[in-house]
Amino acid sequence: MKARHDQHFLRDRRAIERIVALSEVSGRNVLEIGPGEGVLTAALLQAGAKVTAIELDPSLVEGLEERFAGEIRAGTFTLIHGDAVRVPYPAFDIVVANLPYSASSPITFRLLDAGFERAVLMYQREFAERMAAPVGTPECGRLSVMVQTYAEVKLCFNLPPGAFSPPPQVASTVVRLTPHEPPHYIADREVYAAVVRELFSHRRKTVRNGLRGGRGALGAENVERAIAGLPEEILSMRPEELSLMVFALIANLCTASA
Ligand SMILES: C[S@@+](CC[C@H](N)C(=O)[O-])C[C@H]1O[C@@H](n2cnc3c(N)ncnc32)[C@H](O)[C@@H]1O
Repeated sequence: MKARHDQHFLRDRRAIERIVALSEVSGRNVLEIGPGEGVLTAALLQAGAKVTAIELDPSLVEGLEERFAGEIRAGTFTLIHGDAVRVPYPAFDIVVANLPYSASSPITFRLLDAGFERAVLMYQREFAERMAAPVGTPECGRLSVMVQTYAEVKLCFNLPPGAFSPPPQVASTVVRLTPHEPPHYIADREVYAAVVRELFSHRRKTVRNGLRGGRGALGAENVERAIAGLPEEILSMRPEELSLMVFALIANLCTASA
């Protein structure tokens, strides 16, 4: 049975230590998403982080307020009761989370928008592998392209279901994301995101047909200008065959004043 709110609590002490070591949090502002019973929170505070956490479940919020009453008073821990897909994020340097797997995708996109110095995040293993799939291969998708445009993705280590209580039905992977500047000039990041989204929402279609299918979101005039500016070789490719450079080229052609 699927756990309510993806509640699988990490029980593997060694994994908690490894996550904290990878995060390098001493003296930094850390955002934690889904603190649950606070096992990772306690380790982050112990390592000298100032933590703000967002938790959805009111009964867990109550437990956290009791467990960390001293840290809340001291100002080293702030708890936000809310949905990490919707609430505004506080200012933070580093994000660390054992994520609710059903919300991994929207939370990852929001974190990329918010910007961070480093992210150490636990995902369902298949999701992490998709994120790291080389762009230009059949395994890549919108997630791989968007994450790899803005960050270096490192798969750090895997954990079996038995590392959690109750155990999830899937294996997990801890990923470290280190932001970098996009490798190719992007005139407008919103247009870039829209082009990647539109092309992958029709992933069996060629670039020509995918762009035409995305006229509503991208603007018919922008689409026709891009199609006129692209060589046939690119127009007849599918999104999974494109490089980051070609995604940037298409997006820049779709950008009205680029
Ligand atoms: C996989 S558990 C991790 C709990 C804890 N960090 C740990 O490692 O033991 C995911 C946590 O995220 C919380 N959660 C689920 N959906 C959420 C959302 N949309 N926003 C914030 N927290 C959420 C759950 O209540 C749960 O505490």
